[in-house]
Amino acid sequence: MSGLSVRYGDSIAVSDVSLTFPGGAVSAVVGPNGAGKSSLLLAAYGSVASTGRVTLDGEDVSGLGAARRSGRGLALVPQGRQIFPTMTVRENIQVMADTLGLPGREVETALDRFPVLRERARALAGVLSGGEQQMLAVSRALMGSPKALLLDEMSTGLAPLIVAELMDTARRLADEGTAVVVVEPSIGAVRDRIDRGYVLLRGRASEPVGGGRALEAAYQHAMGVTVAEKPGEAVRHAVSQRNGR
Ligand SMILES: Nc1ncnc2c1ncn2[C@@H]1O[C@H](COP(=O)(O)OP(=O)(O)OP(=O)(O)O)[C@@H](O)[C@H]1O
Repeated sequence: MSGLSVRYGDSIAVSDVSLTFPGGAVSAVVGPNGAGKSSLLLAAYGSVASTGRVTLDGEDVSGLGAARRSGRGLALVPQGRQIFPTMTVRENIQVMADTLGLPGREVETALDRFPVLRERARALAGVLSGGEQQMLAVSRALMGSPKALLLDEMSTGLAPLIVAELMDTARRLADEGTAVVVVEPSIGAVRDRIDRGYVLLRGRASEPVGGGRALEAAYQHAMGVTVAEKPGEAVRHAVSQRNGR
């Protein structure tokens, strides 16, 4: 995306942001609540209005709506997952297959992506655990083999083992050439599993940073906690800031 901006009335949520998410890599965008992360992803996906340019695998998709971007190979798992709670796991997947015009075998492939989905194929999606719902949302987003997968706050509220399983899937997809983008308010859960990323603060993005640890340091620096190598000092600094000293 280049020169991407999102406005809501008079307020600017994303300001002239240019980011690249290469195929074959797991990239991250980290930033605190309200930094503009969801707005950025929704703009990339075409479901909120934006200015600037979005290019997917060399094709300018800026003029296309979300459905057509999805047809070109862009997939988004939105914050909150947006599964259909009163439909079964299989029906949630079937709906996506119907929307994309995919054959029935793709439904079976999606159910097999995570063992728990096959086991719970006839359960209502609304009774699944948070982790199972996230797996359903990811599996559904992967139908049609997207070129780029955007995951908005995937790890929120999930146990570390579940996040690890989801990140294993992200890694496998990247190894197959997909551009995977994880967007998180806190880097801890994904730090050791990402290749590169950006810090987003008040709608503005950093330069690209290579590796999870370097991104964590850049994020801490940007947030005013300066000494990533000296956790004791960083904690004292953070506590004194919180106490207003
Ligand atoms: N539909 C909307 N109308 C007006 N303002 C909005 C809308 N959506 C988001 N905003 C504002 O835009 C800014 C960025 O919000 P956004 O949700 O993109 O941030 P975020 O980094 O994803 O935050 P969080 O981690 O809390 O989800 C915030 O100030 C928010 O209040």
